[in-house]
Amino acid sequence: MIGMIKRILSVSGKYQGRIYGAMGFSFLKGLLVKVPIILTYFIVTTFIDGTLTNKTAVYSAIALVASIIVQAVFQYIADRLQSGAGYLIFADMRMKLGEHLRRLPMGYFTEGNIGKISSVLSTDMVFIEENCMMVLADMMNYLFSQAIMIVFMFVFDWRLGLASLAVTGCIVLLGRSMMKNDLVHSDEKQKASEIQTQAVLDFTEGIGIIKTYNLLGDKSKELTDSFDTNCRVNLDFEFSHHPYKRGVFLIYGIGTVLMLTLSAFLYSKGLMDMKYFFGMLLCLFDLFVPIKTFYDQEARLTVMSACMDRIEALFAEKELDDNGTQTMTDSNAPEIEYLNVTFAYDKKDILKDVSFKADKGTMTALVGPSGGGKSTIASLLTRFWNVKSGEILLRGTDIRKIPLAALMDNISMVFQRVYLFQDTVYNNIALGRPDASREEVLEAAKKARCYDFIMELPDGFDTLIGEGGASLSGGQAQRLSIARCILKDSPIVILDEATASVDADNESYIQQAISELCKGKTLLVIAHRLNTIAHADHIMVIKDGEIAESGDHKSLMDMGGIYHNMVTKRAVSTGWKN
Ligand SMILES: Nc1ncnc2c1ncn2[C@@H]1O[C@H](COP(=O)(O)OP(=O)(O)OP(=O)(O)O)[C@@H](O)[C@H]1O
Repeated sequence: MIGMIKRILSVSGKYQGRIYGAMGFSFLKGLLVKVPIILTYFIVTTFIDGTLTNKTAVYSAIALVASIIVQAVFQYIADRLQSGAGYLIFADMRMKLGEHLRRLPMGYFTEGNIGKISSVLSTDMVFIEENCMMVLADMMNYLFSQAIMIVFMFVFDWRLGLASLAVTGCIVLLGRSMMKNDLVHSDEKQKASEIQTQAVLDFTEGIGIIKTYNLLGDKSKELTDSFDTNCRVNLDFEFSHHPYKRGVFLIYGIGTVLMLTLSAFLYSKGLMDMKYFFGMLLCLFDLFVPIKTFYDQEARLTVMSACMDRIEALFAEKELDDNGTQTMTDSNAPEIEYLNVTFAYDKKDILKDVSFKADKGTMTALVGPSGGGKSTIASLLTRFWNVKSGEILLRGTDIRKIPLAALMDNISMVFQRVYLFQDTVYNNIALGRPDASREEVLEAAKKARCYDFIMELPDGFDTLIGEGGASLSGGQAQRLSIARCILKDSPIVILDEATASVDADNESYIQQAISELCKGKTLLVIAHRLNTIAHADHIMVIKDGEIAESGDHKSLMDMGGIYHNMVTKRAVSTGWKN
């Protein structure tokens, strides 16, 4: 409990004061809740003593009303302080998580962690933000109330005090076992929710493939299995929790009877005054209610703790270091230089001792068999991953010493798989350079040969694309992504040539758009169509993670090696001549 409060406080940043304030006012309200008992006790004892007067009764009534009013005021202040605090804390935390995710290496996103991220954002954080303030303030209240009840018992009779302490101790012991049990099951519960999220994402993202390959049955089964598992794990949680909860209720009941029996015994033996006996009777049915209610609420606290574990684990994922402060100033150095670069995604080396340079304004093409390592070479330039050994230099500076944002300002990438955001056409282009003027955005669209088709959309540049909006063809989407890069106007362009064929019109438009994009740039092309790179300044054949051949088109053809074979095969299959 204390641990959980500390964890929430540790993430609450500037809202800590609100939480302390809410707890303070809840505590004061908790004290005031006891005022009716104290007043009734006072009236009973003065009645027994024969000192009860009309004045005493009126004053007591006024005090009672006043305590109820102040109680309501304290509750209002506590509610004001705590309501929304969870949402404010987690709004900040989501921003921090967004920043953190941005700094994680690409590998984290390709290793099946998408379900984890989604479920942390949509399940764990939501659960805590909706529950934490209420649960924490209420639970503190219950603990204070229980302590006050025990103090009352000690005031009435030390034996009653000890007995109430013992009963509370038994409830706490059983409650702790309940918490341990719940923690294990909460962990499973959250994991099952993560698997379910991943299954839903897989199913919805892959629905096209699932339908094409007639996998609806198999994949639906995976999905329903994840629903079943989630349901079973939640039921297990409930079933394992209930015996403990009943146990707490049993001790609560037996404890109450014991306290009644003990006080009746003490009174009957003349060991306790009558007014204390009455006081005891007044408290009896409230005596162990706070601690029992505390453990009634405990399951929520435990689930919160498991949620917090997973949030902290996500924050603990190692970020790609971004401590670089250097700028690229050496204008005589090659624009890009790989020096003895070795890389492994996991343990197996994918790239071995790759070295090459590309001067400013030149075109370097990477060709070779599938799986050879072409895309990997390009991804290392953007630091999607860090090299294992060796160095990649940009204008003479190791890219790890350049701030990531500055590095990214220098590079544009045209991917095979285009991603457009659910936003307007305009905003999808403008994100290439958010401070660009409308004229610049329109100009980029014209250069990327998309202006005409955009103007034919229902709302032109303001047309929404994606879910619920207009849909674009693959070629149109590709040209839009090129417009984004043209707007960004970075000196280096990485071009992952599309393998999928588009119709002749689109192909020609895309080529025109790419030519606009590449004007005056240093180009690194992952080439799948050999006819587009015949004029490249430098062609490298990448095979098994190594540069197998290197040179220009003519020298490679003269060499009669892998490149020559690839071109010859291509010429035979397509009739292409160089
Ligand atoms: N994220 C990843 N995690 C683990 N291994 C990967 C990852 N991406 C690629 N690989 C492996 O690295 C090797 C090189 O892949 P890469 O995509 O760089 O080759 P490529 O030459 O670009 O292939 P293609 O022409 O088919 O796109 C392959 O064996 C591939 O399986």
